Order: sequence, then structure tokens, then C-alpha cells
Amino acid sequence: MNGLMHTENIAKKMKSKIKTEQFSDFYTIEEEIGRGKFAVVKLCSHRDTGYKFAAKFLKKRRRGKDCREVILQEIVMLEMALVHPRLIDLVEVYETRHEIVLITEYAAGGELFHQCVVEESFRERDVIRLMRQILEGLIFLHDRNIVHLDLKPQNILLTKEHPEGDIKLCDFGFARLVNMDEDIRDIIGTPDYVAPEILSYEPIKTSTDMWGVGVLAYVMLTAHSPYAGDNNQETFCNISQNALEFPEELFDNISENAQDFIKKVLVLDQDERMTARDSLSHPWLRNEDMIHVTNIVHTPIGSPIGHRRAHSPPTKETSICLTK
Ligand SMILES: Cc1cnc(Nc2ccc(CC#N)cc2)nc1Nc1cc(C2CC2)[nH]n1
Repeated sequence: MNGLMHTENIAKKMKSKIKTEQFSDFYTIEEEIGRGKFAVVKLCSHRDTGYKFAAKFLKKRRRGKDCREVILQEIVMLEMALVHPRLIDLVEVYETRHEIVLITEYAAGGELFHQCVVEESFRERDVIRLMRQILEGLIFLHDRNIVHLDLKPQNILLTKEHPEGDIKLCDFGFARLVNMDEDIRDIIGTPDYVAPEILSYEPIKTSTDMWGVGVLAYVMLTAHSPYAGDNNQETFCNISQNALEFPEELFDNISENAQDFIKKVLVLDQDERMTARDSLSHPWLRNEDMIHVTNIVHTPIGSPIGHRRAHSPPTKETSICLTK
């Protein structure tokens, strides 16, 4: 059975599970916690139990087109991801006339983005602990031939406020089943995190997520984005040329192992990148004795090409579909 048939079969099963009862009969909607181009996410509480959940309201019509099947794709990926401690769990799905509502697990700690870029509150040992968890989630997905394709600090949630929160990967809107009969070459993702093979329209594999892991590690350690340029064109050029540098001002308090880890995943040839499983054995993540690591002190620097500060919330980058 090829990937498409597999996901179509799941989609058929999913459609039978989508509830058409009044969502608000079962949940009380509270404040908005996230917003994208075609989705709004609100905190909600289950009326009978009081348990907190997140409700992701997805518009079925976008730019005048019916996008119900696109939304089903996200639901199918969430279903295939099954239940794993590092992945946001899908609880149930409702459908109204204009929206599909995904009820998911609630992660109270919010976006990793806020902690590592806005608050800049991460020490290297925090980054190591969280990076291990991100890779645990990716190993689970990649073992099932699921590639996330939109790994960025905004899509990585924490279960509690820093520093004791654990990782929950969310937003499977771009996730795909790969390594099946047909190639997937969609050009999707968020500019700063897009892998070079996406820009050169080559087949997407699970190693495409490992490029995102490298950019994530760089941003979590420095609050700066390794390839960001003044505009998307410049960013894509920096990515395609792998214009990767480790300026002293950003890395003087960061271990050699961390820089070596980043160099081993930010590799243009996706077949040469460390896999998620290999990464857990890299000295940076393998070492238990991170006691020597001092606090990271972010020194705001000018912006030589490629080392722009990761975007702050007002200009938070959104995921884009470059082909449509
Ligand atoms: C406290 C909180 C604060 N901010 C966000 N932002 C956010 C980021 C990405 C997406 C993109 C998606 N999907 C949606 C919201 N999510 C939160 N908790 C969630 C959010 C969720 C599920 C993912 C919705 N559970 N707990």
C-alpha cells in the first residue's frame, strides 16, 4: 500500500470520527492563545471535567477554495503520530459549517520561541535537555515515515513555564508521509528554517527535518537565526550556499560540542546529515556532565549577513507554501 492510499484510508476512518454536535455544548471557550493565517487557537475547558484543552479552529474555505481535504491531511498526520509524550495529542474533532475544530492536549508553558528568543532565558544545559526531547519526538515520527516539515520555536510547546517544562511538538499542518512510492517535492515551511532540498525542489525525506533541528539548535543557543537575510530571497540564498558561521560574539560561551552538532546536521547533502537517532549519540547530547556549562550571555550584535536576531513576536515568521 503506498503512502497516498494509506493516508486516504485513514482519512476515510477519520471522517467517521468528526463530530457535528455543537462544540460549545461540551467546551467553554476561553482566551486566544495562538493565531495563524487560517487558524485561531483558543484555550478551552471541558464542561463536565473542567480539564483544559486547546481548540484549533481551522477555516474550511481559504482564498475562495474549499480546503477541507488539506485539513484532513493534518488530522491524518496527527492520528498517525498516535500518542507520544513529545507530541501534542489530538483528542477529538468537530465540524461546523465554516470550520473544523481540533481539540488537542493543552501545553501550559507556551511556545519555546517565547523562552529562547523573547526571554533569552536558556542556558546550554536547558537547550541540551530540550533538544534531546525534540529528537525523541522526531525519532517516533521518522520511524513511521512522518516528516514534520515546519520545525521552528513557534511550533514547539512547553508543558510548563521554563525551566521545568517538557517538549510537545505541534502543528502537523505541513507534515507528510515520505519514503513511499511517490516523491514529495512541495515547497513548504518557514523561510529561516527551510532546508536546501526544498528550495532546489528535490524529494523530501525525514532528513529534511534534521536541517530544521540544526537551525533550531542555533536559535535556541544564541537567539539568532543562522541564515536570516534582509528578505526571503537573501535568506534562501544563504541557505542554498550554506553560509553558516559561528561568530565569536554569539558562541564565546557555547561548547565546541554544540557547534560540532550543528555542523553535522546543517549539511547541504541530506544523505550526509545525522539522523534523529544518531543525534542522540552525539557527544553534545550524550554527555551527562554538562555541569561546566555556564549561562549563555546573548550579546546583541550588528547583523553581519546571516546572523540576524531571530524574529521577535510582532514580525513572527509564518509558515509559507512557496508553490501555491
Ligand atoms: C499556552 C500556549 C501559548 N501559545 C501557544 N501557541 C501556539 C503555537 C503554535 C500553534 C500551532 C498549532 N497547532 C498553536 C498555538 N500555544 C499554547 N498552548 C497550546 C497550544 C496547543 C495546541 C497546538 C494547538 N496546545 N497547547
